[in-house]
Amino acid sequence: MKDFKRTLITSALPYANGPVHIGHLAGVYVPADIYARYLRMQGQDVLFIGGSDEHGVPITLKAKNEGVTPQDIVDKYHNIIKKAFSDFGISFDVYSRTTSKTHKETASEFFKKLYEDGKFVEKTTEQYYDKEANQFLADRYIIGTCPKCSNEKAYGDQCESCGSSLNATDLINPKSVLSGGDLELKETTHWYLPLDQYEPWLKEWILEEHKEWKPNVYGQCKSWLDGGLHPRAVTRDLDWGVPVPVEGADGKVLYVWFDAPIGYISATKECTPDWEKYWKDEDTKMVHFIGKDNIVFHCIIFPSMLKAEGSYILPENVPSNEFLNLEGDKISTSRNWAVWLHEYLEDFPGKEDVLKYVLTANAPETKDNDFTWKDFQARNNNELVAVFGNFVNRAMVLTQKYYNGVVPALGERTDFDNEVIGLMKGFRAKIDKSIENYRFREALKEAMELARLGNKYLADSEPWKVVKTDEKRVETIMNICIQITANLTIAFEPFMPKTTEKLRGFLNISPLQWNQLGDMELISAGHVVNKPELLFEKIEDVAIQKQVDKLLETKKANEIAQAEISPVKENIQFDDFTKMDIRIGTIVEATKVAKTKKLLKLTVDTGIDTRTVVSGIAEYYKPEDVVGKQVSILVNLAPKTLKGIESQGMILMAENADGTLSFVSPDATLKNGSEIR
Ligand SMILES: Nc1ncnc2c1ncn2[C@@H]1O[C@H](COP(=O)(O)OP(=O)(O)OP(=O)(O)O)[C@@H](O)[C@H]1O
Ligand SMILES: [Zn+2]
Repeated sequence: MKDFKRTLITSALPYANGPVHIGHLAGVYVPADIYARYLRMQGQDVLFIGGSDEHGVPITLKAKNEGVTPQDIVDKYHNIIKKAFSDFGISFDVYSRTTSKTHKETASEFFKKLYEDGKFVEKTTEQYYDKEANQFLADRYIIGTCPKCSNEKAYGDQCESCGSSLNATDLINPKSVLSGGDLELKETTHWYLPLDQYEPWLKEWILEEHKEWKPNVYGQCKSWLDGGLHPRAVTRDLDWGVPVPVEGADGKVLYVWFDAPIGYISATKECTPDWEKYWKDEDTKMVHFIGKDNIVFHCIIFPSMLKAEGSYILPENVPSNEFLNLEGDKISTSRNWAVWLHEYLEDFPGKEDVLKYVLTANAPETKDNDFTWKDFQARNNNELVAVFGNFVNRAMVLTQKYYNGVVPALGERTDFDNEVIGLMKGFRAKIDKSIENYRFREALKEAMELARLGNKYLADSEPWKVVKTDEKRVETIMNICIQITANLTIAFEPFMPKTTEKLRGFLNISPLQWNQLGDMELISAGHVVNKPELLFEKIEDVAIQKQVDKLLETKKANEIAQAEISPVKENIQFDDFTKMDIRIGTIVEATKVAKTKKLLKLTVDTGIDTRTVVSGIAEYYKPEDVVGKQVSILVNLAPKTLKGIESQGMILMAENADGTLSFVSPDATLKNGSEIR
């Protein structure tokens, strides 16, 4: 393996049309952060780049729907996203945005260079135009049926159902998202990156020279390359984006996927005047952290852009993750099916590291994975509290109890001590190997094994028993426990930096270096440690139930929003309607009908009489809640006996899409017997 002098870590630019959720963290930002922290702890030269992606059609559409400007939208979400990352301790060296001045200049210059070097193909083609909205329909401005999988909601640039990349003119039954009106085809000129010309080179570079890339990444690249590449338009007829810096290109901007990855370069420029060292020196190792929907852009399109430009290095690796789902369903911003980071922090303040731990332990590294609240609770209670926290707490408390916090000396060691010390020395190589191969779950599992070993050492050595007979022996046991605890501050630092900071506070030590991991003389005898608090706390069932209930509510709201409205019934005459005698009445008494789930026996004052009605509403209304309520009642319905009770009429109920029932009541109190007509 090549020895690099420095590492440039980029993480996908989150799209600024919504806040960030657990899928973002698990897929991209937590692994990138672990990698950055791990390298920094070794004293390596690292830059970790992030920023918001603020161009593109979804943002203009959202702005239009909300009656604000695109700039308003991106300002709002950029700040929410930036804060969430900072709260979660994602240690970017810079977190920028693609509406920055530096970015506009950088993207513009990049395009110009390719344009002047003749790297683009200029083509005039017919594209869909919305006469009513007076604009061309690019990307998400147009939807239609996917020619490959028949999904009726495919976009002009992509089908989210089958993952195909499309041209708007490929869509069957295309419709404008803006007006729904007629479309016409109109000529327009754009610039294309001729990816087909890069195909032989890409095949060599990826398929031959980067066989070590993760199978999911390599496999996706291979399937794109096997399918054959085509020229791809890198400009659009839109007014939100980086203007195309070519004469006569008024009203045209760079395609968002052309400008977004250049955002990594602009952000680096904002971070250091030495930016070229990170982007143009072969001794720099560039690594892109992304989720699987971004693979083609980072492995095929952006490298082709960099290659065309000529002076940039290419990524050494693109460790893309697959997707994290939530309780069995795809995470979705538009359906509000997500655990939002800012909301998590409201409900679990101070527990950033718990979430990061769970998301890493369960990361979608090789396949899509599911986040469930039960698993979150179990990992917190059974792993963080019962193993890591328990060991640290016992080690710290016993050191206080026996020695007032003064670390005792290491005396004569038993075979068991030597065995444990030997195992401790072995951890670093294993964790190194996992992290260097982007296997962060495995690395975290190893770190946890270290805590398990501590727990086992303490449980098997039983200092609380030995102390009665052999005080010297206990000094050695406790010294070893303190050394293991100090090692935990190193092993967990890349994964749970807030926790390790707290732990260093207990131990009263400064941050240690990665290469000290395995050292069993980190803390000298005589050093005074502090009184500990609890490192983790148990998460109770009620807290989990609250989250599950919140998701159930979202699910219900989505079902209602998506429910189909039943079609209108056949026409009737007014006479048909007047046959029904519907009155306002007041419920004066209500009791549950014995041995039934659904039925209430109601006594209703109809103004005409007081009568009994049996109504199937018991699942939605309690008897005591309906007494006194004015309702609509059909009074001339032929009586019917239900469960031995004669029901004289019917209370009108409206049924919501989720099946819940609601009375049809007047909005002012009326005289009982008033007619509905
Ligand atoms: N559920 C998820 N699991 C793993 N990675 C994800 C998930 N959601 C988003 N990502 C990754 O996070 C990065 C930033 O995502 P981005 O903001 O572009 O969202 P997106 O994928 O377009 O989602 P959305 O449709 O919600 O906007 C991308 O690399 C994306 O692949
Ligand atoms: Zn499709």
